[in-house]
Amino acid sequence: MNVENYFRESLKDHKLHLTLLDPEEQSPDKAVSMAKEAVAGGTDGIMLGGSTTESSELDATAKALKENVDVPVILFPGNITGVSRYADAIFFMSLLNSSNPYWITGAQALGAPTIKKMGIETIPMGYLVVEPGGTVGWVGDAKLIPRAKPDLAVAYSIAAEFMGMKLLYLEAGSGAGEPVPGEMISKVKKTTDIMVIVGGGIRSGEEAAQVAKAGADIIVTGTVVENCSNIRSKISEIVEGIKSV
Ligand SMILES: CC(C)=CCC/C(C)=C/CC/C(C)=C/CC/C(C)=C/COP(=O)(O)OP(=O)(O)O
Ligand SMILES: O=P(O)(O)OC[C@@H](O)CO
Ligand SMILES: [Mg+2]
Repeated sequence: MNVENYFRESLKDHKLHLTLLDPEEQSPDKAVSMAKEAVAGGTDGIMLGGSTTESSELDATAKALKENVDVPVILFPGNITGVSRYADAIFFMSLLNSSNPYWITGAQALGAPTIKKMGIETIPMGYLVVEPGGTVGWVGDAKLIPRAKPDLAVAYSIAAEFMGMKLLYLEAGSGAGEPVPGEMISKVKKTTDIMVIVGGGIRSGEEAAQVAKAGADIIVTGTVVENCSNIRSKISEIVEGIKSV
């Protein structure tokens, strides 16, 4: 099935959890064993990406995951190097609040011909970086959305919807001290019909539940898996949090 439809169909029943793996952080075999644990814990898909990705590493990891794991593998590109033919889909993302046109339409134009040849599914996504923003905010020249200004996020979200984007990703930055504020998520969700993904700084079932309760449709965790001795139980804690709301 097409990944966007898989999201839509699943959302009729439950909110989704995606596990972010960085292909640079471990071998393809290790990524497969981590992903299998995450699936056993209840994750609904694997996102693959990092702020500095090398294409051959990405290919090897995407291929291994696709052959060995039963949930969709979705690319989360940090640049034009974040593209691989072995994934099920790519978040075709534009960093809407960047001050550098490269991250809004430049990387997209440079990557598009290759992606078209590969024939993988593209999911148009608005990417909004909220304070503190982490590496992504710095690399992406983001004019960070202040945590206390949910209306700015709402304005970008309405614009994303009007531009035809199917998903809006509210990003606090990998490893952020706190997730995106609940008030921001709920205002965005109330004002738009777009599917809302939230990530950055979510480490516990309780935090995941708060983000889900605020209205996030899809909740992403990355760092928590990198630093965890029992991936299955951590992911199942987070998934239970999400499903408890
Ligand atoms: C559509 C195409 C081909 C490219 C889009 C390129 C864009 C818009 C990128 C946005 C800016 C950016 C640098 C995003 C990175 C997103 C990402 C993969 C984050 C994961 O980052 P980590 O590597 O986990 O960060 P740390 O190094 O801080 O852990
Ligand atoms: O690593 P964490 O903090 O879980 O963040 C996930 C994702 O939103 C980063 O792009
Ligand atoms: Mg990382």
